[in-house]
Amino acid sequence: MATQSVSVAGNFKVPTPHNEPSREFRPGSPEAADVKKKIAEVTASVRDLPHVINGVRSMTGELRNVTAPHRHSQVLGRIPTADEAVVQSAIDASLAAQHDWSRTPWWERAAIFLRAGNLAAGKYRDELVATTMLGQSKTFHQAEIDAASEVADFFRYNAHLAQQIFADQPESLQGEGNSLDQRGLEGFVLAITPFNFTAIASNLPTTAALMGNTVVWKPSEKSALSNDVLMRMFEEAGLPPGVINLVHGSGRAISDQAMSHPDFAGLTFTGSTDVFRSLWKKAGDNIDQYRSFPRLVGETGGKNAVVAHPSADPDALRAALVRSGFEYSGQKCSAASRTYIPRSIWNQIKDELVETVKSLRVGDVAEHETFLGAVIDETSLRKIEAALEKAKALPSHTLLAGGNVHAEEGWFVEPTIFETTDPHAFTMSEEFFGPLLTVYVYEDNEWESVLDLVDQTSNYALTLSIFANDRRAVSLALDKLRNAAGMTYINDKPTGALMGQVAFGGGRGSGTNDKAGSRLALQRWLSGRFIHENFSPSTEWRQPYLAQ
Ligand SMILES: NC(=O)c1ccc[n+]([C@@H]2O[C@H](COP(=O)([O-])OP(=O)(O)OC[C@H]3O[C@@H](n4cnc5c(N)ncnc54)[C@H](O)[C@@H]3O)[C@@H](O)[C@H]2O)c1
Ligand SMILES: N[C@@H](CCC=O)C(=O)O
Repeated sequence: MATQSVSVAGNFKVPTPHNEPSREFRPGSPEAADVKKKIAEVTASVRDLPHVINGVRSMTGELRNVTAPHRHSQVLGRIPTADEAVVQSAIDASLAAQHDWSRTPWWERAAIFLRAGNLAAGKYRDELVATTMLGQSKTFHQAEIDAASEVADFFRYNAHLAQQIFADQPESLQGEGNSLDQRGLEGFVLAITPFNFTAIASNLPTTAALMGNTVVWKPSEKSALSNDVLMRMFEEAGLPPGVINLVHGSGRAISDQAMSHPDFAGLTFTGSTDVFRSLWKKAGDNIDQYRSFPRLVGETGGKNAVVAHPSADPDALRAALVRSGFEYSGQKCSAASRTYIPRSIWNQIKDELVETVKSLRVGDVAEHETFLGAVIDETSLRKIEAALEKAKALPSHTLLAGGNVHAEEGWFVEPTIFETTDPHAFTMSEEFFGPLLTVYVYEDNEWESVLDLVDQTSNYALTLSIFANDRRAVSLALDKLRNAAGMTYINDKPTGALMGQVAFGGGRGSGTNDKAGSRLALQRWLSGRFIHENFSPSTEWRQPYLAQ
């Protein structure tokens, strides 16, 4: 019989969280020197990035190289490819750990993740930043806001939110006791994470675990270097073996096996819309086999619009377009990739916007002048290249900046701007996940109809920016674009969601909108049981009006 965890300590009050400040990384700063030193240390060897199942590391399966996107000849590590036996052992380990973990008091689970938050902000900070720069081609700043600040934020805010959820108890009348037992799901949760944010890779498996679930975690092979650091950090924080089991390999094969298991209890996925659709279908196909109806949570793609009104501040608009369109080479799901600008404003900003974008330095992320690193791999580069060539050939498109790729040393794509006269062109509706921004210029008196265009051109509904100083224009846009985005920014760029301020998630083709970093996201991993106790049970069986 499994032993039950016992908490001898009392419940504690989780500290009020604050966003972890990001370091600036000015040239010559101590933090830049520390991270450069860590980069040198990481690149001095080829790391083994193993499966971690029930706390045991293994390199079982065919090995594949992990390389730096901005220097693809540089091998950083090797990952194994799980076969059926490896996946089965990860499922078995999750199921075996479930009894004790689900009975571990929530504050003890939270204490582990609060400790992980401090490790991310302290001991592991430089290694997380360095491996995210190397493996995912992020600049100092982009790596810091993701792998240090946001990783720490997720742990601290999630623990705080969990406390609120577990404090929520029903009313009890005199003589009765009612309570809500917030259980983890019965079975295991499959977490499939994307390459582009170390923070998302950290958040998905640990959110489910914090709420009492055990997890099979399949990270992206493209972020394996930093994700290996996360796994070591979870363990050092005190996560028991078997609670999160990391398996490398084919997402299709791992999900085929995990999602046909009777104890598959839920999927937490972030990645592209097509992959999530295929996973949803897989769950549907297997529905008769499951013990319970699984929870399916997916945050997916975006085609994020910046729409400006004639009253907008041109300088603020230009800055927002440069940052949200081209930081991290447009590989944030929230990146701006289509913009609608009135002719009067376009005439003011066009030249400077184009010159600024042409001047953005593309290259090695460890050089301070670099604004964009490489895109993640050759598949991504070729997909973007095909889109660039297709757009160049369209009479409706004028190339204003960039337009080329360079694959000799790294997977580099020039930051690119097209101007189009066709608001329905593929460049205004499809996600490319690269540094490609398309501008549609409208006449100043067409604000209302341009809002309809923004709403109807793409099936995604993730982030959106409205630039306007005229309040009635803002109100109209908020109303007409109510379902066009899960996060709407006014006079700000559409990237940069922060825990505690803007929780992240979109609707329509952008996902189930369960808002990572909110109570909603945590609650998806709970299954409630109400318990009612009568302290003085009645001995009368007759209807009240007949009873004496
Ligand atoms: N909405 C959000 O919060 C959010 C956040 C980050 C990224 N994204 C989206 O993620 C995408 C970019 O990330 P990506 O390239 O890692 O996405 P992806 O869909 O290619 O991969 C995501 C994960 O799914 C796995 N995978 C790939 N094919 C699979 C299959 N057939 N079956 C099961 N698993 C499979 C991958 O190995 C990876 O672990 C973009 O579309 C972006 O918009 C969305
Ligand atoms: N947290 C990110 C988006 C995550 C998706 O890639 C942002 O808002 O910039």
